Amino acid sequence: MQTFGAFLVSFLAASGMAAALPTEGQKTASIEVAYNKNYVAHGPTALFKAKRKYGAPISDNLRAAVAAKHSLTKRQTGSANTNPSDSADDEYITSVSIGTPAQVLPLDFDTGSSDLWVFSSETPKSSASGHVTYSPSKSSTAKKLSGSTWSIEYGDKSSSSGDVYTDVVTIGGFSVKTQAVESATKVSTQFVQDTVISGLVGLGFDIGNQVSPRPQKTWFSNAASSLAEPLFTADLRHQETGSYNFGFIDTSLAKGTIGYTPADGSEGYWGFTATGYSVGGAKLNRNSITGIADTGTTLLLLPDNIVDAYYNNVESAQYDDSQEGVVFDCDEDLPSFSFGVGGQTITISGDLLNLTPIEEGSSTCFGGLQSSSDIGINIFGDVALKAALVVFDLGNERLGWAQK
Ligand SMILES: Cc1noc(C)c1CN(C)Cc1cc2n(n1)CCN(c1cc(N)ncn1)C2
Repeated sequence: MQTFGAFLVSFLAASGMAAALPTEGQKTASIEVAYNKNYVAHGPTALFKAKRKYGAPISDNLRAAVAAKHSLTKRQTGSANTNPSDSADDEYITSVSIGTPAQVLPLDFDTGSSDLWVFSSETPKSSASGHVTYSPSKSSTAKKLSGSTWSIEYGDKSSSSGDVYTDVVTIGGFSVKTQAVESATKVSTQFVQDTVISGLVGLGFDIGNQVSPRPQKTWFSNAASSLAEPLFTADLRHQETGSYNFGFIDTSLAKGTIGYTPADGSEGYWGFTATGYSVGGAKLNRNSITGIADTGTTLLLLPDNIVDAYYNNVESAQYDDSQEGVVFDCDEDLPSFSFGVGGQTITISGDLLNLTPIEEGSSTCFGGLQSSSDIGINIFGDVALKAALVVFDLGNERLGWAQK
């Protein structure tokens, strides 16, 4: 008959947790038990388990509460198509329903920020011209979050700000009943001119939310505890329809195995470290690259030494001051670029690294790989994400990458 200590040690060893085995005659053992801060507790379930363990009576109400949580909600998932906004795959547009009756807006899903904001009936008419807008006054489920405001500035110095409502927000068939919807009373020129999108859905970590005085949760954070699994995937494609899936992984979207690596959400982004890179199919080197997986950034932005190593293989490549980036002859055959992550190699084909002619009809093209030196952070934006199925796994605080 095992003592409880010996059972505990063998159970933890079997479950892969650290445990110090007691030496002969020693009567104690110490263990490190990891705390999963993403675990979402459910009171009635904890009570149900305790009563069941010690044979206490369980009321019908308690049974119903536990059933409601674990039977109806755990199968929930969502799946939404996403489309490139233009011929350069500058950004990706996904339809989102807000309010009752539903008001459908084209939004940009952004794993590099954490605010859901929209052009609205409160956006100056001159700025909102050409945009689909959200009108809280036309939604029976909209409620003003009184006293709350928001203001955000992005890496490209674009910005927006305003006040806050809560309303039902449905993405890919999955509804969050009380989502903070940040209504824009001010938007910068970049957004005014970009009439194909009416705002953003931030899919970064809650710590990055810009609502004051009380920061709000992202749509995904609100959804996570009711999804079958607390994760979402991004399948962005070049000039074709891709998808954002919530609560499940459709492995058929990928050719390769999904490799996982720890995600660092401390800055609000999905931070990770690639283990090396190579140009043109050569063997990966071991020069690690720490950066973020960012669906809201168009380009792959890496350190100068890597950018130079790549473009040294492109005969006509040169830095163009007016374009603020490397350009080359559009008819050049570009080499591929590969990076290692989670034990897998993700290879971005040369085609994906030719973003677009610098202007309509030009024979000079703009590179999808550019320098991150003036940003201070490396960004695996859409150019890199298009080569992979990417799993944003909040529950396990990790990122999964699989070649497409
Ligand atoms: C982008 C973009 N590229 O070509 C066009 C057109 C656009 C859209 N357009 C100019 C307007 C715009 C500006 C931004 N966005 N959309 C999306 C959010 N932004 C981010 C997100 C983030 N994670 N990191 C940095 N900025 C800045």
